Amino acid sequence: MNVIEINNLTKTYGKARGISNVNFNVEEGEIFGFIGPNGSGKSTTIRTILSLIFPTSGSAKIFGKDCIEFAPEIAKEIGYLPSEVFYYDNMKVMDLLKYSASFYKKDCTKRIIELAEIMDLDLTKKIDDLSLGNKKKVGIVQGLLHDPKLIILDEPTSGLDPLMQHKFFDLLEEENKKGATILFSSHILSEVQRLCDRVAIIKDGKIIKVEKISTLKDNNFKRFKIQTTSTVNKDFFNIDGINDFDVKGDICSFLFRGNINDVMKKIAGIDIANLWIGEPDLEEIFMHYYEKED
Ligand SMILES: Nc1ncnc2c1ncn2[C@@H]1O[C@H](COP(=O)(O)OP(=O)(O)OP(=O)(O)O)[C@@H](O)[C@H]1O
Repeated sequence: MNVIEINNLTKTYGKARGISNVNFNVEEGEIFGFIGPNGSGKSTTIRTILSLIFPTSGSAKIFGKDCIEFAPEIAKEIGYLPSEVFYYDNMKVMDLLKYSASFYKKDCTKRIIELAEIMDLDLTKKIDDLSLGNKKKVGIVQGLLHDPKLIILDEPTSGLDPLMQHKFFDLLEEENKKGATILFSSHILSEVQRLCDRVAIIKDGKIIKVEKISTLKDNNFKRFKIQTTSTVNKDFFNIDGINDFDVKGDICSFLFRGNINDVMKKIAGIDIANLWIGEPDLEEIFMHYYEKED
């Protein structure tokens, strides 16, 4: 079953581009990554499916229901962490969270305390006195306190230190194991790579790829770094599939996708001092291939 279904969703801001004909589905139980550079349209897509803004055309369904018509009903089952969080600064953390919990018809106090403990958040502090990272933690607890069926996170890790990011990812994996579906938007591929099953890549307001993370990684991409005893130029490696060719001193490096034997035969024809062949991370794959396949 699809928890999120997005059909030709378009949003323009006056004449400015927002998103154009966005289509993708998120299946029940998935951790789905939504990746793209700044300004590509992630927040616009998320805000539109949450009915915080209205689409110019197209539609979206959440839990099989139209996201505008059933917005209040749907909202009860969603935990949303916006990319920027704003609060009434004068409130204490616990008071704010209890206020948020009052929108749901269940007692969330126990869960608030549990989540605050996991995220190392002091519930007695005033919001005003919190650092940016601690304000983000308030947003995380706020988004998860009612055990939502669908968790939508818009750039959730900005402001969190690496240890907290780790705890937060563990927490998300736990929620997912309990049955929650997660839509995770980010411009950082490595965190999507760590957490997600599938990913939609958005660029300039358009979806350019929806793919399993495992397929993206298994696509036979290799990063070559070769130390040579004499200078090698790009023309020497005149093979299809070479990208991002670079020579610095006696080291040449490139990304390659294709039959690895083609490169090895070329390398056999030169005198080398050292050779490294590694797996590029998704960031590199995305930068040098998918952006160009647009
Ligand atoms: N309220 C608005 N008025 C006019 N243009 C807007 C508005 N909000 C977003 N845009 C434009 O829509 C496009 C998509 O922006 P959006 O914020 O959705 O991108 P994003 O992928 O979430 O980026 P970021 O990671 O920087 O938040 C951008 O060109 C942006 O300038």
